[in-house]
Amino acid sequence: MVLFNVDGWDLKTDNVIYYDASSERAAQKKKEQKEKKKEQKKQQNLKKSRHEEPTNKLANASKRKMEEPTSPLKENKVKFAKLELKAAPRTEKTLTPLQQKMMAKLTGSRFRWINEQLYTISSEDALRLIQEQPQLFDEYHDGFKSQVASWPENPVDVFVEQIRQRSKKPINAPGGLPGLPTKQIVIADMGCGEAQLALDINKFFSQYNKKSKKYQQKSHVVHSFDLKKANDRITVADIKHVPLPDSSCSIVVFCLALMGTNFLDFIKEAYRILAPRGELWIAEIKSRFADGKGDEFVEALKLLGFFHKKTDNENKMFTRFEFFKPPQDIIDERRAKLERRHKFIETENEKEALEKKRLQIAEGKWLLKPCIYKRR
Ligand SMILES: C[S@@+](CC[C@H](N)C(=O)[O-])C[C@H]1O[C@@H](n2cnc3c(N)ncnc32)[C@H](O)[C@@H]1O
Repeated sequence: MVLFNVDGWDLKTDNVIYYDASSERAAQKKKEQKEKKKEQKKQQNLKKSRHEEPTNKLANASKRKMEEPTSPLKENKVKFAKLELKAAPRTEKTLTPLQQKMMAKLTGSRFRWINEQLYTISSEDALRLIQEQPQLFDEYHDGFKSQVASWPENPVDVFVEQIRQRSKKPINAPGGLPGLPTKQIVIADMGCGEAQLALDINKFFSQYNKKSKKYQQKSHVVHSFDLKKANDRITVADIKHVPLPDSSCSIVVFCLALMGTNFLDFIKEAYRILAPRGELWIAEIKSRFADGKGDEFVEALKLLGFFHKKTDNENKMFTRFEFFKPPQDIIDERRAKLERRHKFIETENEKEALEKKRLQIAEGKWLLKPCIYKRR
């Protein structure tokens, strides 16, 4: 018998669903859970996008920088105005392996970005950048340390070994370390990073003097300069101008520290603070030399008054150079020789040409290329 037969309605099923209170509750609960999950996901996305914001800023800043025209001096000011990157918070929370991987990537790209900035801005801008955002210095050095750890040799260790070997001979003797007329060894470590060189040299001389007879003991001091006072050994200074008197050092070291676009100003400062016969020690990443060998670099330093002692190309990653500041009698002798060969004017012209070229294009763009670390 047809119970309901309404015109226009045709119920073609035998399965009638009756009202069931428990299934109604279950459906309601399911709906609530779904909404809760949706809300949680929304919150997570919000958090994630907040966290990623500096990376995007960073990527955009880098992109903008690449697109910039490369006009000199004025360009640095423009660039500096764009360095808005805020230091990333250092979170020590426990992270999942995926989060750790992402964090390592982010840290790596921040390191490469800061590194690139330091090689492509002037030393004044670099000092300003680190003074305004000191955290960038720590982030840079975390990345730098992990780069150096992957190299066969740390150049700082090579310099310490030089001190160790040459201290076997008397100060100022052939093959011995250069000292001031008082026989004190005074070292300036320019762009010292965390001043590892001073730490190692102090330790070495303290042990050396303990083992040596009184007349063999050596007096030394290490001045360490960088953009941030990361520890008590460091004095904050732009190495274009350090707070030391003229002729007050016997060794000046630049260990991978010729970073600013105006790095020849650092070399001039080394000349000012070195005593006659004082030595200039430099280590630089091989890939920075436009000519692959560093000959052009050596010639430029000779034009600034240094005499070249040696180039050590043995290391795979960096080249090491030794120069010295000639005393006045050698400068006079050299000048007389050049004049005899009618070459004095020629050399003066070369010096002028170097200064002219620097004014047009900063030396950080042609004499030494920026050191760009690859993504690992
Ligand atoms: C590649 S790190 C090398 C650090 C250290 N010499 C070493 O080998 O471990 C270069 C250092 O030079 C510093 N630096 C760059 N430009 C500088 C400037 N104008 N004045 C002072 N330090 C500078 C950087 O802050 C950085 O610590």
